Amino acid sequence: MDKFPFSLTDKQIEEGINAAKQEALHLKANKDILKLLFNCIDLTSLNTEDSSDDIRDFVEKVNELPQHFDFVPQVAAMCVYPVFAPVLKSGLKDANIGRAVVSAGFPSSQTFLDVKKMETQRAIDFGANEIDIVMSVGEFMEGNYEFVGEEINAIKGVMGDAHLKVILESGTLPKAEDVWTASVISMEYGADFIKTSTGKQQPAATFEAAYTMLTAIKAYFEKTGKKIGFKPAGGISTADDALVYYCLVKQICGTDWLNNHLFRLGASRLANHLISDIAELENGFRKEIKYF
Ligand SMILES: O=C[C@H](O)COP(=O)(O)O
Repeated sequence: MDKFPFSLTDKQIEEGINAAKQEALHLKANKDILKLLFNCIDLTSLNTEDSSDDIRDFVEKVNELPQHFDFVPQVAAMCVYPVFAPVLKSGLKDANIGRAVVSAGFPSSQTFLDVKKMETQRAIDFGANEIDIVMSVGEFMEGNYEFVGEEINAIKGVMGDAHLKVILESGTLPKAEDVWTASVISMEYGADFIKTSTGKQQPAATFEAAYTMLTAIKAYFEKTGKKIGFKPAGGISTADDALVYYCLVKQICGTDWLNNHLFRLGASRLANHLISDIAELENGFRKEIKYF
């Protein structure tokens, strides 16, 4: 951790967030930015009651999105439970849409490493090309950083070229310094993205965690030249919130990060709101669209 000393203050975080909120207010009517946000969505369904048929219907909606709403781009990825990896693989017509699955004992991560690896391997074999895992939060809080990192690295080791997103479950971490340390460990041991939350625990994504994680991503880039992506997830349902994350990414990491290779929004409800917002800006009147 010596290479990446934590030096953020609460004041810095608060001021950065306030600046992002101010800027976000001016971007609400910018349909190009709302479209970019839509293109950064990891469209998520992580319900206990999801079935293959549900996910097939969900995939079909994504396939048919351009016919229904030609004014929005495609989402970045779909994100589902691992058992539905084959449904994404066989159903998604656009190969550019990521096939993301949560894995490795999601959402608690409380299982054996060989099970985590096997689950991940199986999901990849069945067509997933993005894997979202939760770091072992309990071990992290005990200070067992090497254990946490090596687990991430071992899972990454079975993934081939697939992208790894490591979820910090930032709402469970008491201090900004913990969020920083978890970010650095995840990046050092193989994360392609760091992600705030599972969406299964409160608080989920927060601007405070985002500020710290993005600052860690920037510090990591300055030291190593590697660009790690950022994914806030959990509880993000409005353009207003998504825009604040967009502004934080821009403010801290810069415009290079403002695309779906380095910025994702994990969300189950945001897409409908953004479609409605963009339609309003296109047509001049408001209609709530519930497509997904
Ligand atoms: O990874 C994505 C989250 O689970 C989505 O959470 P959400 O349902 O609150 O949008």
